[in-house]
Amino acid sequence: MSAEYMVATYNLSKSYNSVYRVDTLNLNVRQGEIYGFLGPNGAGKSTSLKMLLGLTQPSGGRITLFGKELSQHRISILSQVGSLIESPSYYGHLTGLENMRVMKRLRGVPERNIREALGIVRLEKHQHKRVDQYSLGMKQRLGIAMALLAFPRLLILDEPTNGLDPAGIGEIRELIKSLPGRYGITVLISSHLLSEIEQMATSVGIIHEGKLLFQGDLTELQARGQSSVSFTTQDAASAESLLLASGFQPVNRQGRLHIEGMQDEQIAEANRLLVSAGIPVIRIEEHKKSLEEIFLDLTGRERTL
Ligand SMILES: Nc1ncnc2c1ncn2[C@@H]1O[C@H](COP(=O)(O)OP(=O)(O)OP(=O)(O)O)[C@@H](O)[C@H]1O
Repeated sequence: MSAEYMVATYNLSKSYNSVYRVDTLNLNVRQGEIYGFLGPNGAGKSTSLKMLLGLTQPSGGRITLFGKELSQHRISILSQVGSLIESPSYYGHLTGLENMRVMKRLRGVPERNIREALGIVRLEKHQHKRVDQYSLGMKQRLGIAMALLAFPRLLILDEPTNGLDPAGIGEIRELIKSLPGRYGITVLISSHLLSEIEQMATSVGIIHEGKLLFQGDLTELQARGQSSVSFTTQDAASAESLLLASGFQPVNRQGRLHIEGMQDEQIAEANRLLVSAGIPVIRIEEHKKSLEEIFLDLTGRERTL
């Protein structure tokens, strides 16, 4: 039924003290995607991802991974999932390589996986250094290497670039982008930054106050943003009353009258009305919303997004 999806949730919900922090979520992640799970702080991203990993019990709804019910096939499913949730766990007094060996024994994978995973995150040169001497970015990359160690079918990353500088963010972005093509790994990654997701995701899900507000690709989202048309006239006040009286809904912004979602005929009609009332029209302009504005509209103008 859901075999086409690597991850599918059905009305997935989680409440704490009877407040729903994840509310009837229906996520669909297809094979080979980089799915960006986007939302402001506190939107419910971590809680959702923890449920996918069996770390938190849902209050309602179901989860399938690889088309199988998580509640019934937990062990076999989770052996094919790699994850990095919150900060990576490691032994600071051990080297990067030693940490990888600990993980290798836990995961029961061959030694060569260590070399390969350290190569992907470009940590080979630092593998003999103690992890408590790593920079934040190196620790984060080690966390990703650990998550990759068993070369999972699905990689779940919760805000993996939090706290990194732009160069570190760029590096992680490039390595994540290479995973579906090179290793066939599907990636589900959360972030509160549109700019980050925009540059790597093939699909996005936008969550706000526990609810999924949009799911699809970015071009679809862009198409959703209604453009507005503005009229600049020599008499904004009279133009506004005339347009209002004719059934338009202009918004006066610094003397320019903006009207949303207008068809071509309506633009011509508004123009004709103004001109025939003796109000000279100086300029008619179209304003397309940027992706950023569309996100801000969706999430109630949260500053973090
Ligand atoms: N164990 C818990 N008990 C009570 N409330 C919780 C618990 N875990 C999370 N919450 C609440 O659920 C909401 C969603 O938190 P969550 O960590 O999932 O958000 P998020 O989108 O990952 O945001 P952030 O990026 O800030 O972590 C928040 O209001 C948080 O306070």
